Amino acid sequence: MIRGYGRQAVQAAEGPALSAGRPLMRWAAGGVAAAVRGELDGLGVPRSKARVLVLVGGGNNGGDGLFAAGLLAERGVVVSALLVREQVHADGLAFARRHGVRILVHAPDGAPALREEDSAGEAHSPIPDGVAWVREASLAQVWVDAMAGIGVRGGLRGASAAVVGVLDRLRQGQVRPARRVIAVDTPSGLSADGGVVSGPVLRADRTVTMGAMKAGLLLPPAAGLAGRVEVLELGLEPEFAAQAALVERLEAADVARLWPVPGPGDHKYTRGVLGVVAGSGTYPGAAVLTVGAALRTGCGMVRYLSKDGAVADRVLDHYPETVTTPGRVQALVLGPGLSDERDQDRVRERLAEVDELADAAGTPPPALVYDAGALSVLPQDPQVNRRRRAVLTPHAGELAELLSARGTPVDRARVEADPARWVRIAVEVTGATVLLKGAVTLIAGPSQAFDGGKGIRTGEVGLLSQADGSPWLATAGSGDVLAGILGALLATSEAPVPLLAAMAALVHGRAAHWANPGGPVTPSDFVRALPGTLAQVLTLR
Ligand SMILES: NC(=O)C1=CN([C@@H]2O[C@H](COP(=O)(O)OP(=O)(O)OC[C@H]3O[C@@H](n4cnc5c(N)ncnc54)[C@H](OP(=O)(O)O)[C@@H]3O)[C@@H](O)[C@H]2O)[C@H](O)CC1
Ligand SMILES: [K+]
Repeated sequence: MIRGYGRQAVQAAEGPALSAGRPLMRWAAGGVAAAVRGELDGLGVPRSKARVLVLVGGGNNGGDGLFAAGLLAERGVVVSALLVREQVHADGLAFARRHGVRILVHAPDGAPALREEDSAGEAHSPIPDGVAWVREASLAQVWVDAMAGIGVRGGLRGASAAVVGVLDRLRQGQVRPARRVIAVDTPSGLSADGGVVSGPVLRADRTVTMGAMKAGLLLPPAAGLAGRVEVLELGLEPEFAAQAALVERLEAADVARLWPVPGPGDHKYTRGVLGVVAGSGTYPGAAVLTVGAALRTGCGMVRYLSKDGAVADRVLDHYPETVTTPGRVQALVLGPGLSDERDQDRVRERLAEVDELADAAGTPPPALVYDAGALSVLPQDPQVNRRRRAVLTPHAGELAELLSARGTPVDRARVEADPARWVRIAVEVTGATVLLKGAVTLIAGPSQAFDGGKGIRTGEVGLLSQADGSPWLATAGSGDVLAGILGALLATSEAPVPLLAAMAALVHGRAAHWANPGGPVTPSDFVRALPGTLAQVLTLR
């Protein structure tokens, strides 16, 4: 389980250690220097030819960068430090100078013109705009972004923003076999508290974040600018454990421990029965994908309940184990491949039938997955949806449509600019758990502390972020598969719905990856890959 923390929690966790004199900054700098050396090695750059540019801000983030610069210079790397503030971390600057780091001082008027310091630290007259530092940037194989970390306020502005603009142009313009950008703690300009991007950001290939994961690095769209994120342990785990996280991310080992694995006493009914109302004359394949995904995720039985004989035949051709007679279900998937008014009436009819059966048997109404065409038949009353375990699986456009239809006007672009905000609003408006599909899938739900045993404490936050897929997953039918996986889990497990939704998202992404690592994949491929993927995940129990 990865927990993402905001600025306040980080400062609260770091405070006592800093007061106790623990050299956190030195440790942080050591981690950054090691990451830079790793990138140089990865690029095959010999020490003798290695050049690094460190962008240094006026706070402790810049301090991390300056100490890292000194550590690299000590090991023979040619390091320049571009100070984007007149005042920088004094000890860090002294350390960097002492180890031969070349200091480039930013002109006070904020333009990217610079003054070059001589060895005595005396600043020369301003050198022509864009010469020394841009030349150094063009020669360096690694740029280290230490302009701002969790102390940033709002979007990057002033000299830092100007430097990002120049580097972006340099990056685009210059054909260079390889250059890597390493962000210190966070890419400068990103907030630790959220995923909104409100100014220029130097996209990183790798982020070394200190002490614990920052929430902003788990939340889109910011998460897309951080590259590969690694947490540099600073020995603060107990301090962070006492802090409230803003977002959580399940890992495969968590899914393994939470997965409803059948026991010797189980039979098809105790393993959970899932009903599927999906597929139509227009999109019969959606039914096949959803049923197939549910069967291969491993529930006790799948009832295909759409009374469309032709589609039912197609499903049975692929999955003869599908049951097509009505009967009680513990969960129901509504909507994949349904698109028009007639379909929506059929959803309402099927839903009424399964509720009646549950009522007659005195059992709770089935949990519900509302996908695609069924989103518009979600009951208006949030209390109704809150009472039954309901989860919606929209993409950003469907979420915008759903909220606008319920009196909260918003468009797709605004949802995509701050998805964490809008997925939470959707939970308030609908009363259901909401899984918002995207490159990073967000799940928000009624926060409900859950102890899954085996050390899994989750749910208090009410927001989960899963990034297990790849762009290859963005293909027609992918959502049908996810709905099937999620439905099977809801039919089989009593764990909180947000957790099951995050588990489904993780398995969905991993199955797509394992179906064809790094290459194109069809939803049918990843349906086939589900059993193997699950078996592989379950080895982590
Ligand atoms: N405390 C420690 O020993 C450790 C801290 N870690 C590192 O420190 C940072 C947090 O450092 P902090 O000094 O609180 O703030 P930052 O350095 O992150 O940011 C302040 C600088 O950023 C500039 N700033 C702020 N907002 C903007 C903006 N919108 N645009 C441009 N620049 C901005 C600010 O400039 P001002 O002019 O506003 O003063 C400062 O220059 C943390 O992230 C870690 O990297 C260690 O990792 C652990 C030990
Ligand atoms: K930074």
